[in-house]
Amino acid sequence: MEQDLILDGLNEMQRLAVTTTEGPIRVIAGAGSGKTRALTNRYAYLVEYLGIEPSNLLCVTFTNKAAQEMRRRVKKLIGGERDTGYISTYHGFCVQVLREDIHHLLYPKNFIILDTEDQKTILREIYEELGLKLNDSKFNRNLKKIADMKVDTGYVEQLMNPNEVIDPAEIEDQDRKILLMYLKKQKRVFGLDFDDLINFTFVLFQRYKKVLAKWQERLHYIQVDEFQDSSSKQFELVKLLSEQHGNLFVVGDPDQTIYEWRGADPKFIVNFEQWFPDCQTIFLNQNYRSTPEILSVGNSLIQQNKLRVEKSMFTEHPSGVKVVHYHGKNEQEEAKWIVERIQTLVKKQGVNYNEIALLYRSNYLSRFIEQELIHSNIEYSIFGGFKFFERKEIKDALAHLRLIAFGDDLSFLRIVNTPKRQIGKKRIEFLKERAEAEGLSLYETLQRYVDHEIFQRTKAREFLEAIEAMKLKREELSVSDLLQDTLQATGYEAYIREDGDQDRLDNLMELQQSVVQYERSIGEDISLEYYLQMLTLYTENDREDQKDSVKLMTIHTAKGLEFPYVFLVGMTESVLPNERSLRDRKEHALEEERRLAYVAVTRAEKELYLTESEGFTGRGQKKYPSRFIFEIEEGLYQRVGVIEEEMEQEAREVIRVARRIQTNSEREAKYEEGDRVEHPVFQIGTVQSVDERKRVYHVYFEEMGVTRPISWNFKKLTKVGADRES
Ligand SMILES: Nc1ncnc2c1ncn2[C@@H]1O[C@H](COP(=O)(O)OP(=O)(O)OP(=O)(O)O)[C@@H](O)[C@H]1O
Repeated sequence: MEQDLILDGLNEMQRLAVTTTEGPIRVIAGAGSGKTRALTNRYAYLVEYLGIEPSNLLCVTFTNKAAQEMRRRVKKLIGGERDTGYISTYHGFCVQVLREDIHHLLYPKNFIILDTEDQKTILREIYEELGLKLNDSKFNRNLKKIADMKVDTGYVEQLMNPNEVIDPAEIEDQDRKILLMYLKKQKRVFGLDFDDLINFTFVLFQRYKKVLAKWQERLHYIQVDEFQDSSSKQFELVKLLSEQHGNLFVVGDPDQTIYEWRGADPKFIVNFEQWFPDCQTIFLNQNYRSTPEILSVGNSLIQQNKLRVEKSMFTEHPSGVKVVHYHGKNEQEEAKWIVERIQTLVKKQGVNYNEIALLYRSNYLSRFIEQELIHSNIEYSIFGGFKFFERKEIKDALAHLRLIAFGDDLSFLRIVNTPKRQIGKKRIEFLKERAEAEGLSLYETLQRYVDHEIFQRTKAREFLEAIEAMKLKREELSVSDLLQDTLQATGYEAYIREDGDQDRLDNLMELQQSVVQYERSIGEDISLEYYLQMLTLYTENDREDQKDSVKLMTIHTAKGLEFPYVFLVGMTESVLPNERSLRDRKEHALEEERRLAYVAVTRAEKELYLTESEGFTGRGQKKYPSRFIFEIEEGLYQRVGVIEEEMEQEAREVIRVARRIQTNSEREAKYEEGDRVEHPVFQIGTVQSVDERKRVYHVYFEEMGVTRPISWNFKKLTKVGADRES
């Protein structure tokens, strides 16, 4: 019999998922259970077995990359010439809707899409116009506020109004003023940011029922991948679109929800039947990816989560090798061990470099490994980010040191106006002309002409003074101290701090830490020139885009991917789980961090290594093994390296204290909507809503006439009349 590409090779449950086409269907699919295969084959099934046109099928994926991959696989099954237009992300789909119908909202069809960098550019302009210093309110915080204010779609009506947005000049409240100025500016360029794409689509559908009916009519079948990471708006959107034909098929794994921090809500998959009482549920429990050893480690870890749907994954794969936990005495040891292990895999087991992936919680963690990989001549590629020494803030920071050591023009140009010192194009031209004529470097030229009128009202003198002061100090300071002092003296560190981008600040700290470590490893003071030369060699050695290279990426980037050999590195308490997330979002965050660890573990097919080491973090805290390591059932992994008794005790104590602090914070809301409460400063108010995710009450305070978010943990918020009641 002829082979059936679509149905052969599926297991029973996958086949059920593929061939159940009508009505609402939920598939709860564990890691590595062939979700992607089920989705692609179902799409092909609808086209080939039911004769549905791809133009009547919407298939929503989580990333553009996933959409591309799905398209590729679908084309393999249904033939390359077929159109697969509506395989896209939520945002991508909204763009398609808007390109066709946005004119109803009085916007041109060739509107532009604003990415985060564009948003920041708009904000910068606003800051300048308002005469605000960047540190008055930080960028990211502002972007977040703008996003928060856009939760409600009311502003879209304002944007559509030809009489323009309300005049920001009339507004007192600064945040609101910034928002309105932002709206005005984006309207001027007909720009839509990511939040707008979905909001405009909603408003379009709400106001123009005919347009909605057209799209509902068009989309006979809707499939959604990674449904556990859908936000409420995204859920509403597919729900709305499926109202006409009722064929909504969603696939997800609640244990892999890793985007709660940006609005994902697993309740839509967990409680799907609440919205679709007649839905069918299919479980995919068989894991095709990993060895039983790796799967057991994953299961053991994720079982610690309380907020989950119990499902036990199994595999028919033959037994493999035990999972390894490596504990090193310091970061270099950890990096060395990983690299040695990689070399053994390649040389003794015939593994290719590109079968190996190194995963970590945050971007900056790649640095210590990168250095060792370069040192050992192992090619590597970083996915979804820059290589450490290629990041802007790192290049800027090092340019300071280069300028001190060599006074070269390149370094000078890189930093002379960062942070802003009013030394823009015109003044640089001036310097270049003089430098050329007088045979000087740009730095020397600036020294010579700093009193010229063209440099009045600039910060040229302060800049020169800072660099000169550092030149004087360079003999007596170590390179690490020199770096630190320089970044402070020139204001570069403050500039990064004020920009509010925590990743960049973390990277700077990581750089400082890496110099300290380098000095320690050499065991003597090194000269500035020596250090810079060492770095140049490192980076020159470093070639891009090698096919057979080890892959480095964050866990978030690794989602949905699989690799034969996985190293989950930097498994240190406060890194994974990430301390900052825990502080902000408490218990919810801990479970999300655990899910992240679970996602990482379940990427591995054949061998899995969990590594961490002692020492200090970039913030100067002592490092301990992650609590997640202690949570994995003993016996499921083998330990290499020794955790001293004392270290283990301390680690357990640190974890215990962290846990206590966490559980002391409020787990449940004390008040509900309508409760009358009293605040020591804002006085009497009424709870208007309870935000479970952010763990705040929105309270309307009568005297002030405003609504403020008040934390669940705030002990001084009391119920009005509580004394009398008790
Ligand atoms: N019926 C099957 N028979 C053999 N191999 C399968 C089958 N279904 C899936 N696989 C293989 O199992 C692996 C995991 O599949 P897939 O990537 O679709 O899983 P997933 O559910 O999307 O995983 P995750 O959610 O962890 O990212 C793939 O290598 C896939 O080819």
